[in-house]
Amino acid sequence: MAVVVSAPGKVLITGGYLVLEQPNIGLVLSTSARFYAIVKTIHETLAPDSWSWAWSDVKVSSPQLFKETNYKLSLRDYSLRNVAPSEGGNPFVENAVSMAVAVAAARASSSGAGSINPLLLQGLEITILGNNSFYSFRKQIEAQQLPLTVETLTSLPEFSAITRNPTEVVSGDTNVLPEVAKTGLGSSAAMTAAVVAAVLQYLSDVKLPLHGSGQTDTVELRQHLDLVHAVSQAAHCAAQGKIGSGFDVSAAVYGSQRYVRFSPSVLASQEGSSRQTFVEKMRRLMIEEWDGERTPYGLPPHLTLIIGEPGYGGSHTPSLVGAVMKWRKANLPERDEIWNSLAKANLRVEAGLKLLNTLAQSVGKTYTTVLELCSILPVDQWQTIIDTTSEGKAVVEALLETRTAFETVRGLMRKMGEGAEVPLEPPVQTQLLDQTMSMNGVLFAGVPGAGGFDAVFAVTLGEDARNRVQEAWSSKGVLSLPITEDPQGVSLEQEDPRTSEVGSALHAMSIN
Ligand SMILES: Nc1ncnc2c1ncn2[C@@H]1O[C@H](COP(=O)(O)OP(=O)(O)O)[C@@H](O)[C@H]1O
Ligand SMILES: C[C@@](O)(CCOP(=O)(O)OP(=O)(O)O)CC(=O)O
Repeated sequence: MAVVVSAPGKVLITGGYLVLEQPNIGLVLSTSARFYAIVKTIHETLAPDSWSWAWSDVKVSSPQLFKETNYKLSLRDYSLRNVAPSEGGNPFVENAVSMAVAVAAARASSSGAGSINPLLLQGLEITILGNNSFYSFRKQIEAQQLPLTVETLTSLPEFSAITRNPTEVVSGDTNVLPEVAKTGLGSSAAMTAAVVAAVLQYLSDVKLPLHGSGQTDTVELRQHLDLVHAVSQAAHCAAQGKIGSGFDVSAAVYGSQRYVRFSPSVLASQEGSSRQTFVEKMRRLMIEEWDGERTPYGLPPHLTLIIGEPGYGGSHTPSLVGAVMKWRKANLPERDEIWNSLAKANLRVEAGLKLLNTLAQSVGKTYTTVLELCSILPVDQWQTIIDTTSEGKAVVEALLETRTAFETVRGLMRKMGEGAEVPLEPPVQTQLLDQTMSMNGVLFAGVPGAGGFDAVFAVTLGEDARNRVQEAWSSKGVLSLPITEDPQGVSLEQEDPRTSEVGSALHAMSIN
């Protein structure tokens, strides 16, 4: 029986850079763009002497990259050996598999469930699929002279083949692998979390929630997600060779949230030269105390997320982070002032959205009516719709406060970018965002995460306003992605997502 698991991509709507330092917050939304990992056995039957074998088979397939990698997995220390190393592997998947297998083995032995080796000896076949929205299809669309619209994107077959970007270099990689053209939704984090969770679900007693089931939060579920998070975060850091803030992995595991980072020291025991074996390190990881904070935090009802790919080629996040952190480290009072004001403005955005959520619960009908009315009016007329009730007034004020706080965030990010001499909100993006924010029904719009030339996003008052933004962006060559917020993190899926997409691989080849 195959195990199918999915994990979402993310959009950091506020908190870029500041979230690298505790206790600053990041507001991260998980999206309906998901990575899937499908795990099944390779050998249905085993030779009678298989119990004495020291290695089992692992096959990793990435159909979108036309890539299949075969490994041998050591049953002694759970290391993976690439059978054809010259063809290169995928460090995110390799770390995810080794670590998840070692953790499953440790869990099975400590719970008395018995060895997982018989299951491992049947081999692991892992298929990885990423939703199209993780990748840019702009070049193919332009080459085929198709309209740059969401309809064109939705007409592409699911899990289309990915274009490699021949000019980009994977930072720190001496093999200079070509990178894929991506949209910035955090493919490595979603992929790592999906693989870790699928392997743990397949080999151990970890039970993930079913996608869309609305399963309630239980202590057991939380413990299982915490384990998936710890292993995914360790695997992601090991593959990247650095410890970032971790909001992307956290969103891939737990979904939309208010995030405060963990201390890098949590992962110190995983690093290099210590004399612990890999299995000992994994045992240590399982009992590590994570000191970050995470609160589920979706968009309030009727607020809708839209993400666009403006086609400016994207930015290199590590270079932006390097420049901003260098600027920050000088500890000059005027810089501290910008940094601290940004932290406050981020909290104001959070508080505004939280208040809207509360009002949606407490005065639901008024909340919906006010949003509907505001969605067709320019912002400077929102106040005019206030009826005599204080409830309606509270909703309008919360909307305006959230918008103003977000404008403050944008202004301070631009200031920080000027200081650090990096384009966090370059003028072309400013123009696009200002135009978007001046449209009826747009609450706010920004450049997510690290900023730069990557994607843009907007939060609108309902679907109609979202559609209007989509049309306006399309007329400017900004490609809206056919995705929205999906607050659920890593989950079990009922079936292989390709089952309803017969022939998608053939189509996938035709667009490239
Ligand atoms: N569909 C896929 N199958 C296998 N590997 C993939 C797939 N999509 C992306 N990857 C790999 O995921 C990694 C993306 O990592 P990275 O460049 O850090 O992107 P991101 O910023 O989106 O996390 C790359 O190694 C890339 O080759
Ligand atoms: C700067 C940051 O705080 C946010 C970067 O967010 P992005 O969403 O831009 O990330 P990438 O997908 O890696 O480009 C760095 C961090 O928190 O690790």
